[in-house]
Amino acid sequence: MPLKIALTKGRIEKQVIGLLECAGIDCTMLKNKQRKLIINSADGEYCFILAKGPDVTTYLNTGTVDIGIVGSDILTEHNNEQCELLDLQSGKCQFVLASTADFDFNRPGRKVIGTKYPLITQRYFESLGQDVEIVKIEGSVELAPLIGLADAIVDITETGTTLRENNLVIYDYLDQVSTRLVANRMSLKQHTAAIFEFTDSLQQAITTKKNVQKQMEESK
Ligand SMILES: Nc1ncnc2c1ncn2[C@@H]1O[C@H](COP(=O)(O)OP(=O)(O)OP(=O)(O)O)[C@@H](O)[C@H]1O
Ligand SMILES: O=P(O)(O)OC[C@H]1O[C@H](OP(=O)(O)OP(=O)(O)O)[C@H](O)[C@@H]1O
Repeated sequence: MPLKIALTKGRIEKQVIGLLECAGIDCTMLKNKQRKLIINSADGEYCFILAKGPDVTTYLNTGTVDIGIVGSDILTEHNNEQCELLDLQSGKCQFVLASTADFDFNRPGRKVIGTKYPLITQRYFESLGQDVEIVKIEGSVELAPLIGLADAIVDITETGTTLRENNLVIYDYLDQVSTRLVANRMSLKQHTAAIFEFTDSLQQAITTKKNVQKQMEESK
């Protein structure tokens, strides 16, 4: 039986394929998947299931898959109950509080915050002792303060381009985010050797990539 791996499709999938190849896993079928959502590796050892991040946590919690590859933003927002094995050191970005340059955070009154991450936002403002109204948004979160839906946003940023191009500024930095490898607790007991073999090969690939990057920087 192959190990069932739920892989977050989109940005994470693209970055992780490079790492899987570096770990010696043939990803030809994954790269040529077109609209297929379930893909077996050429050696038959792994079955990749392409899903949205929040659904990866659902598959993990229900034991539908053995392993999940998903952003730490999603794991935190969905209260991960499973076993985090490895930080894949990719998909790096950071949560920020942002708004228009003229916004006065000290003004009295209850603020409205737009976000894809209501739980993380609630915890952040609770830690500041502030009561805010949170509006859940599904994407293009940067629109919220621009069109009058919210006073500010809590969202992730990587390069800062989206904020900059929409004239938004950062008021605070929250948690850092990266892609994580997570195992279902029961699967970890049943398939310990296979899961640790997979984890070790990815750890080695991360180290190799880091060394290559370091050598390239030194030779500049
Ligand atoms: N700008 C970014 N830079 C780096 N990593 C990011 C960035 N945005 C998101 N991520 C990471 O990638 C994960 C998946 O994001 P991605 O944008 O591919 O999917 P999504 O948020 O479901 O958006 P879409 O609906 O456009 O597919 C996020 O959960 C986060 O961990
Ligand atoms: O700092 P940057 O490099 O510009 O990246 C930040 C953007 O990336 C994410 O959006 P995504 O591309 O996932 O699109 P979305 O708005 O549909 O969520 C995030 O929500 C920001 O909008």
